[in-house]
Amino acid sequence: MQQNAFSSEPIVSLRDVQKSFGPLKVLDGVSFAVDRGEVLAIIGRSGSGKSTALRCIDRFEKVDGGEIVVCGHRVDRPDVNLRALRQDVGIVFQSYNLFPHLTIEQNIALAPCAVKKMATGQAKELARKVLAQVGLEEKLHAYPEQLSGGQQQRAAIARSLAMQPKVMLFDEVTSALDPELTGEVLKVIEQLAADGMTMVMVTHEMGFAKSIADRIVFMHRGKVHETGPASILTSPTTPELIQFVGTGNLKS
Ligand SMILES: Nc1ncnc2c1ncn2[C@@H]1O[C@H](COP(=O)(O)OP(=O)(O)OP(=O)(O)O)[C@@H](O)[C@H]1O
Repeated sequence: MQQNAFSSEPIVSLRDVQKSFGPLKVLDGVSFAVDRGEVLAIIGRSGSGKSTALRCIDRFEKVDGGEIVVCGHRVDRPDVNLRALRQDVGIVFQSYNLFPHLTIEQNIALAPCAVKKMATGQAKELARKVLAQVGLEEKLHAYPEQLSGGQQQRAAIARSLAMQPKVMLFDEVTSALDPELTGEVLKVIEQLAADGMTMVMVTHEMGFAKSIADRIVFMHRGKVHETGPASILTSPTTPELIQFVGTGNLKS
């Protein structure tokens, strides 16, 4: 298990976070926390602010108000050390964003060499290790276009893991995949959870959220509307969550 100076503090904490895009209030007092080794799933209707909340954690979006602390970094402050923050936080998006002209090994070794100044040999060794973790060791020298969508997404996860993050963020990572490729990516995330990785995921895969998440945050119109253990998906209490899980979102 990884150590840091804030081991008794949550790894991620949002307090009363506010965010607007022009006149549109997208986050209206969002608060939640994620402890070390915890898996938190953010669910909710399209447009409820899930991705924005996730993007604020890694400061892809600046907040208008409230407090965000991630691995000890005050993300809401203008003087946050972005380089240090991004070393602690791995983020994987729906689109894989692998460089098409680089092999999978080169894609993975790039950031450890450029950001962490790791020696090439060591970075290659690391690439092999993280690819083995996602079951793709044999694709080391392949180019992204030679991989299926599911394999590319697993390579993108491996690339994040190579930076040895303290927390991983997943933003609807299976949404662009055909159903038959979704399972292989979810399996990798499941294994990471079993290995104790702290994770925050925005997902539409309700069955998966139910099986893997320690806690669920249900967002509705920019607010955390209901939160609790995964069991809230089987016994929701608010009409909004009842309606949400009752509209075919809950697969199992
Ligand atoms: N950069 C932006 N500029 C303007 N509006 C934005 C921007 N990003 C998001 N929004 C708007 O903010 C609202 C919340 O978007 P967000 O992507 O956080 O929702 P979401 O719950 O993740 O939705 P989905 O499940 O469809 O991805 C939406 O109305 C969206 O159009």
